[in-house]
Amino acid sequence: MAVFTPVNLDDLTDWMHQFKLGKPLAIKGIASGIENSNFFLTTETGEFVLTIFEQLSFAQLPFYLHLMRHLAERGVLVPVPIANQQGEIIHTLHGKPASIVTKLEGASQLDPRPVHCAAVGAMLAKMHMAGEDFGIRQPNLRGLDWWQATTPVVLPYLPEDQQHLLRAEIHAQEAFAASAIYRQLPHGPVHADLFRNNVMFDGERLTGFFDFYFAGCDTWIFDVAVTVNDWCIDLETGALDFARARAMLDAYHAVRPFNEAEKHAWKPVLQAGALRFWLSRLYDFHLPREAEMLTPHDPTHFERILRQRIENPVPQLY
Ligand SMILES: Nc1ncnc2c1ncn2[C@@H]1O[C@H](COP(=O)(O)OP(=O)(O)O)[C@@H](O)[C@H]1O
Ligand SMILES: N[C@@H](CCOP(=O)(O)O)C(=O)O
Repeated sequence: MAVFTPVNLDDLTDWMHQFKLGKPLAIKGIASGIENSNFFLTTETGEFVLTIFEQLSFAQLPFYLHLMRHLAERGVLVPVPIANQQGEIIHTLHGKPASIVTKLEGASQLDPRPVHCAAVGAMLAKMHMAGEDFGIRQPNLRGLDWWQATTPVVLPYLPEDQQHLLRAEIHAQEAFAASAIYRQLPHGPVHADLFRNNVMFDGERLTGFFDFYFAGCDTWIFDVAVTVNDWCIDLETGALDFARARAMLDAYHAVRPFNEAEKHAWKPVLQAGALRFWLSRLYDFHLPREAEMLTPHDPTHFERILRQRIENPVPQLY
C-alpha cells in the first residue's frame, strides 16, 4: 500500500474545473509506488494517472515534467503531462505538488525476451536524441558526487570484503570520470532508472517509459548500462544474457550509433550502473527513511551484478 495522501471524487469535483478533461468519474489508488501517491483517474474524456508528490518539491518538478512533455512532443512514448487552462503542468492538491499525465496502455514485462529488449533499446536511443535540445539542465542527483557522499555513510555497516569492493570501485570510477575517454562521452537528459517495472508493453509493443523522477543529465551510455543491467541479466546470478543484451544494443545502435569513446567506456560504465544501485539499496537498507512502508530492495543483487561486470567479459557495443 503506498497511497500516502488519500484523494476521493469529492476532492476533485471543483479541482478538475481547471482542466478540459470533463467530469471525474472514478479514482483508484495505485498500490505499487514507493515515492508518491498515485491514482488511476477516469474522467469523461479518458484515463489518466494523478500523482501527488510526497518527496519532490515544486521547485524540483519542472525538470521532470517539462522533460516528459518535451519528449512526448518529439514522438518518444512517455506519459504526457496535462496542462490546465493556464497552460501549467505542475498543480497543487491537498497543499502538495501534483500532476495529471496520460495513462499508458499495457503492463510491465517482467520476463523480457530479446524482442522486448530491442524495443527498449530503440526507444531509449530515440529518447536520448530527442532530449538533446531540452532547455533545463539538472545533474543526475544519483551520480558520482552522491556515490562519494554516500560511500562513507554505508561503509561502517559492511563486512570487510564488501568494504574492499566498494572502496575499490569508487576509486576506479573516480579515475574513469577524470579520463579523456569520459570527456568524449555524449551526454544529456537520461532516465537513469529504466528498469523492467518502469516500461509498459502491450504484448510485444512498447507503449511507454514512465517514472522519470530519477532523471537528470548524465552520459547516455550510463543510461544504456543501467537498462542493460536490469533487462538483460539472469536475475538469480546477475550474469549478462548475451542474446538480450545484443538485441538491446543493436537496436539502440541502429537509431543512434555508439561512438568510439562509448565503446571503450562500456565496461567501466556497466560497473558504474551496478555501483549506483548497490549504493542506493545499501543506503535504504541500513538507513531506512522514517515511516518507510515497504521492504527495502535487496542490496546483494547489485553487489552480485557489480562483481559479475568486473570479473567477466561484456558484449561489445557493435
Ligand atoms: N502513466 C502511467 N500509465 C500507466 N500506469 C502508470 C503510469 N504511471 C504510473 N503507473 C502505475 O503506477 C505504478 C507506480 O508508479 P511509479 O511511478 O513507479 O511510482 P513511484 O515513483 O511512487 O515508485 C506503476 O508501477 C504503474 O503500474
Ligand atoms: N529501481 C531502483 C529503485 C527505484 O524504484 P522505482 O520503483 O521508483 O523505479 C532499484 O531497483 O533499486
